[in-house]
This record gives sequence, C-alpha cells and structure tokens, in this order.
Amino acid sequence: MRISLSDAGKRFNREWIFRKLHYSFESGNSYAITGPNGSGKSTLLQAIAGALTISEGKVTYQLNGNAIADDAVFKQIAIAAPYLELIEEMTATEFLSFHGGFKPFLPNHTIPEMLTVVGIEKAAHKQIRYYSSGMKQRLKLAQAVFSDTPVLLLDEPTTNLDASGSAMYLSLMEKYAKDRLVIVCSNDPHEYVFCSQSLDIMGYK
Ligand SMILES: Nc1ncnc2c1ncn2[C@@H]1O[C@H](COP(=O)(O)OP(=O)(O)OP(=O)(O)O)[C@@H](O)[C@H]1O
Repeated sequence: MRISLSDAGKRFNREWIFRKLHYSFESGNSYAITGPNGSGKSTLLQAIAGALTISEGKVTYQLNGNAIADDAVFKQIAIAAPYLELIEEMTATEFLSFHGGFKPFLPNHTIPEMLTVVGIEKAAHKQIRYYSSGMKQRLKLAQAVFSDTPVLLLDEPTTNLDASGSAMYLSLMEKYAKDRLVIVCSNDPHEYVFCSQSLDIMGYK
C-alpha cells in the first residue's frame, strides 16, 4: 500500500493548517507525525484516512501498484483516535463483533483472544459505558490493530493508558506493525519509538 500526498494543503477558514505537503507513505514502514498541540497532526491523519477533504492538492492510494477508488479506501484502513467514539451501549464483545461485520479481523484471532491481549477480558460482557478511560483506549487499540487492513493509523495511541498498557501497545506494534503501513500521530517519543520515519508538521506551514 502506498498513500501519496502531492501539494496537499488544508485550511480551516483563513488558517492554513498545513501546506505544500509532498510525501509518500509505504507499506513495511512506520511513520511518526510529530508537532506541538494544535499544529495539525490529527487534521493530517484525517486527510490521510480520507475522512477529511483537503483544500488543495491530492491524496492518492495505491495497492500493489493499482489505484484504489476513494470510496474503497476505508476498507484498507484501520484507525484508533481519541475523537472516534465507541458504541457505549454495547459490550466489548458485541462491539468487536459488530465492527468485524464491516471490516474483518486478522485470521485466527477470536474476540476473546483479542480482549485478552489488550487486558480487558474480564470486562468482555460489560457495557462500554461502564469502562474506565484506559479500558476504552485498550478496546480502541484492539479494534484497530486486529483489523485485517494494510494500513493502521493511530492518533495518540497511549492516551489514558497506564505503564502496563503502554508496554502492551509497544508489544502489539512489535508483533502487528511489520509489513503494514503504520502512521502514529504523537507528541510523546515513547509512542513512536519503533517508527523509522518521521514527519514534523511544522515544516509544512
Ligand atoms: N473542524 C475544524 N474547524 C476549524 N478548525 C479546526 C477544526 N479541526 C481542527 N481545527 C484547528 O486545526 C488546528 C489543528 O488541530 P489538530 O487537532 O489537527 O492538531 P493536533 O496537532 O492534532 O493537536 P493535539 O496535539 O492537541 O492533538 C487547531 O488550531 C484546531 O483548532
């Protein structure tokens, strides 16, 4: 998978968040998008995900050398981000099962196994509304990381996680980031320690 931005720019009202961004993201690599609070990391990630229309330039997607239509892109991308809501009325088991109906999970991974890996197996049948913020974050990571997609987008992946949760996240990356295209938006070097490439959004103002 290859995601290319050419001359990409995004403006909210009169303010350019980023501009003249030429960059290609390729499978087998992990990228960090860095920059201070409010600099536009999440905005850029949303543009990469195809969830936000850019104001100028182009975002294109290629799988094995073939262009992917914009409306087929979502099947290729899994994302975990603070602004993406869980369905609070569901249990974690129901939520992952519902999600798996749209986007299959990696083969040979059952829902109980996924919940065990992220450490919330005891709450498998508890409604998400009663989860702590760290438990919700663990569920978001499970949903994204175990999706069978070539692209994995993570915005502030260790938000609300304790030390064991942060270690769990890094071991997930060690196991499930290889061969995929992973992009992490972060201010915290611990979250992107495994990334080989980094893009400082302040260079595109
Ligand atoms: N829908 C919107 N309408 C107007 N302005 C917006 C909108 N979304 C984001 N912004 C602005 O765009 C800028 C970049 O926000 P963004 O959330 O992308 O930054 P960030 O680098 O991810 O920040 P943080 O590190 O705090 O998460 C901010 O000034 C923000 O107020």
